[in-house]
Amino acid sequence: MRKTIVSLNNVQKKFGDQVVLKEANFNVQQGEIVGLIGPSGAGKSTIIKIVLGMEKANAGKALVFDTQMPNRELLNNIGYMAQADALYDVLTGYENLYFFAQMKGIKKAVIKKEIQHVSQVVELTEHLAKKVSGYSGGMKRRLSLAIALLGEPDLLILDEPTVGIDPGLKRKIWQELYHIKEAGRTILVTTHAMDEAELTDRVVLLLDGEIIADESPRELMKDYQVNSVEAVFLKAEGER
Ligand SMILES: Nc1ncnc2c1ncn2[C@@H]1O[C@H](COP(=O)(O)OP(=O)(O)OP(=O)(O)O)[C@@H](O)[C@H]1O
Repeated sequence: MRKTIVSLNNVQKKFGDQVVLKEANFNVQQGEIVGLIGPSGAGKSTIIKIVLGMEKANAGKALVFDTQMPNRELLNNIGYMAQADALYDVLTGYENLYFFAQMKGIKKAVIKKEIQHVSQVVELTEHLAKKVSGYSGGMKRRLSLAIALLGEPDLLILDEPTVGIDPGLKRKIWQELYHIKEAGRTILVTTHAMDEAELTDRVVLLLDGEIIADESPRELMKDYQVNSVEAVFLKAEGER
């Protein structure tokens, strides 16, 4: 049986009086790409932050590798790309990658090779010597993704990784995500791009703080009797 890498059990979250998550339950198994989708404000980032231990649930619990986060040691084995870029503007792209590689405890002997690989995936190799203050928004997203990929973590948590990224490069990034999956590593990704949701193994659809579907894109389309995840999304919203 495959290992459960992420599990959410009856997770509830309120901000003041606002109930953001009513009772969220889902698992991510080893080697899966799971897409967390839902309209803006549905609670996707909140789920991710609870999984990572950056926000505390009001009830229920979230486990990663069977452990409650935050856990410093486990963080080294999780590649997290947040929605807002957290980069050092005064440093170059290369210096940012080097800094985060060191933070993750990647051995000095392999840091250069790792940086080379992740920079190629996001097509930033030629821009590594530039200061990040001179990067465009899309370049910053790509650098953040490259940082998340460093060190071949067993779990990748990517919050809107391809916003502002051109279609050609998007495809290349998805090819890399498939390589990662084939290597038995696991990915939890949030997205607004419905064409991307169709590339995942399983879609967790979040609406008004509730998970209203958790199945493969194909099953989801069959259940809703439509032929795209976008149409599922629109139909589900219309039915509320
Ligand atoms: N720290 C916070 N304090 C108060 N309210 C918050 C906080 N973080 C999130 N919220 C609220 O919780 C709700 C869910 O936010 P969240 O960022 O999880 O949504 P999302 O699905 O990721 O949205 P988007 O797709 O726009 O990123 C929103 O109404 C947001 O305003």
